[in-house]
Amino acid sequence: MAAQAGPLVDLSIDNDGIAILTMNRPPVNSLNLELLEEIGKSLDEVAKNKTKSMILTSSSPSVFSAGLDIMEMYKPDLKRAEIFWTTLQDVWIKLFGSSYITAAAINGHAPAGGCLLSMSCEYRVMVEGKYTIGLNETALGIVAPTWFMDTMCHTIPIRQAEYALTTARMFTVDEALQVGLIDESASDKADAIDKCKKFIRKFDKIPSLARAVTKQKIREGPLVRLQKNRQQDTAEFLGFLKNPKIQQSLEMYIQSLKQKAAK
Ligand SMILES: CCCC/C=C/CC(=O)SCCNC(=O)CCNC(=O)[C@H](O)C(C)(C)COP(=O)(O)OP(=O)(O)OC[C@H]1O[C@@H](n2cnc3c(N)ncnc32)[C@H](O)[C@@H]1OP(=O)(O)O
Repeated sequence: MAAQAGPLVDLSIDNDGIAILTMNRPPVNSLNLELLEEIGKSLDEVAKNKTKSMILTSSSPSVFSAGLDIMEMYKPDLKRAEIFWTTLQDVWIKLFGSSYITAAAINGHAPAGGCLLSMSCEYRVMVEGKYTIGLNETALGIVAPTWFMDTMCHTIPIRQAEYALTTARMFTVDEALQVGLIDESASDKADAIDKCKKFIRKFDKIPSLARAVTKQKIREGPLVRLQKNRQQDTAEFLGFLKNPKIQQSLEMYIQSLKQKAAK
């Protein structure tokens, strides 16, 4: 993968006071430890500045995020892998449990961890095109953690979530719209951001404390479940990584990605 030039995320505040958090790890915004740390810091920044809302997007022309960086899981240094996983848990807790309004302008593919980040927001607008979104972990021979599943069950009906998770279903934009995995489609990134802003403006007349507490209460179940089981969740992740069959599946998947990229 190409070396990183420039910051891994850009955090700007627009004239309406809305924070725009742009992931910037070419070529595909795969979530490695460093990118996750920067996303986490930006989420802290948004919370600290009491910004009323945030839009999550990507600087790539065709990929929102390719999900977890597979190289963090393939034959890893286990100490780093542990820090990687707890940082991912932190990012999810901060984003899913945030009190400010969140929306995702999904300007490209959003598999696995990319889908998770967008589902952790309150509203999703995806750019039309040959892009797909979903939790495809089973196709890699791995099992999505419970909190990934909880986040999907919080977004689409549980029957649809079970079917999508077990079959590693990647939804087209139209299919995602139909099942409610995204809320709107958009013609391009600017349109997606405009539509996210329109969603955010719906709260102009809603008292912000009542909105925030309602959001946090409705999201409490999945959050408490992870918070109570963080150590066990991390131990399970490290256990997966130590399993030779999982490592073999990851190796085959990496090969298939490399072959596809070389074509
Ligand atoms: C064990 C407990 C559970 C753990 C949970 C895991 C959740 C996850 O997030 S696992 C990651 C799942 N992600 C994927 O399956 C996505 C794989 N990537 C793709 O499908 C495609 O790359 C794309 C649709 C996102 C974009 O396609 P595009 O044609 O634009 O780019 P490519 O030519 O495929 O890729 C360019 C370059 O990037 C490398 N790469 C792609 N995805 C990843 C990734 N997730 N991690 C690391 N590297 C990735 C790809 O190999 C290419 O690299 P080279 O240029 O070096 O060949």
